[in-house]
Amino acid sequence: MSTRIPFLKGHGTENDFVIVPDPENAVDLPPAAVAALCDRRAGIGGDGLLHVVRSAAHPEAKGMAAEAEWFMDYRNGDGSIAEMCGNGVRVFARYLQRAGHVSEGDLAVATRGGVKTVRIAKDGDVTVGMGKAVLPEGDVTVSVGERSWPARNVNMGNPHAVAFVDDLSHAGDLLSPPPFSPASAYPDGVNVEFVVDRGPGHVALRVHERGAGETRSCGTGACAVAVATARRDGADPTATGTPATYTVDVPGGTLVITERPDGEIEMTGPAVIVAEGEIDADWLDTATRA
Ligand SMILES: N[C@H](CCC[C@H](N)C(=O)O)C(=O)O
Repeated sequence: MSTRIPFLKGHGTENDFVIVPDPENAVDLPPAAVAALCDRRAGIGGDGLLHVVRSAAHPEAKGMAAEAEWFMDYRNGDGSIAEMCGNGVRVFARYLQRAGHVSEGDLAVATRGGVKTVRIAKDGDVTVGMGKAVLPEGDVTVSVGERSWPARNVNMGNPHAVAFVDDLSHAGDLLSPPPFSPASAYPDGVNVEFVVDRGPGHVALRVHERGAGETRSCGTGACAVAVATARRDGADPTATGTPATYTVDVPGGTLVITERPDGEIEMTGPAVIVAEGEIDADWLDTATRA
């Protein structure tokens, strides 16, 4: 009988992930294997994959092992690697709680974007300390069809271009990455968010994610949108000394983002484990070589 590899399926505001628990980093997951697992027809299906590894067992996380026992080895659904995934960290924490590795309360998670603090609340929501945004200088333009918009360049460990639009339908079908200029702005690609206002401290977005396409939610994207909106509204907490909180409606639900005067950003939202099962290792080997 073929070797079986355990997996779970989970989501945060319908940004969904294949979760592969692998404490000793023994499962080989090259990009083709990740893409096969995330394939929504021939595989399990997911916007991305959360490889759950002890930090001490992964060369990219060894240096964080003293601070965070677990490393979120995040991969996009196309197999590419991204520095950070905000919805993913919440689902990762929910898995650790379900597996009995952590209980309610605070924990630290190692990521390629550094160690993130996570708080699992009794009411089920999960809050992540997302760190500080970096806002590189330089004008960026995003286009869809005949329309173009100036976009705010925000880095949350991963790159984002935030465009404020009159109607979310103006983002079009988002079946391909929206063109941006200058091309040099994002040499490794970018996540593009389109934003409309819903009221004071309340916005809604659609997103085309690098390495995944249009998703129902993007945690780092919601943070980038909150940061860009605060600057647009003259409510930059690092200038006003007053925290700025935005409710961000995403197609898959709602996230609440607070940026503090010191620039630290917290994101709160749900995290759900949907199912668990086993991957057939022979299938994965064949799919990886296809
Ligand atoms: N596609 C993103 C990574 C996942 C981000 C998103 N799923 C989130 O919740 O932050 C990138 O390549 O930077």
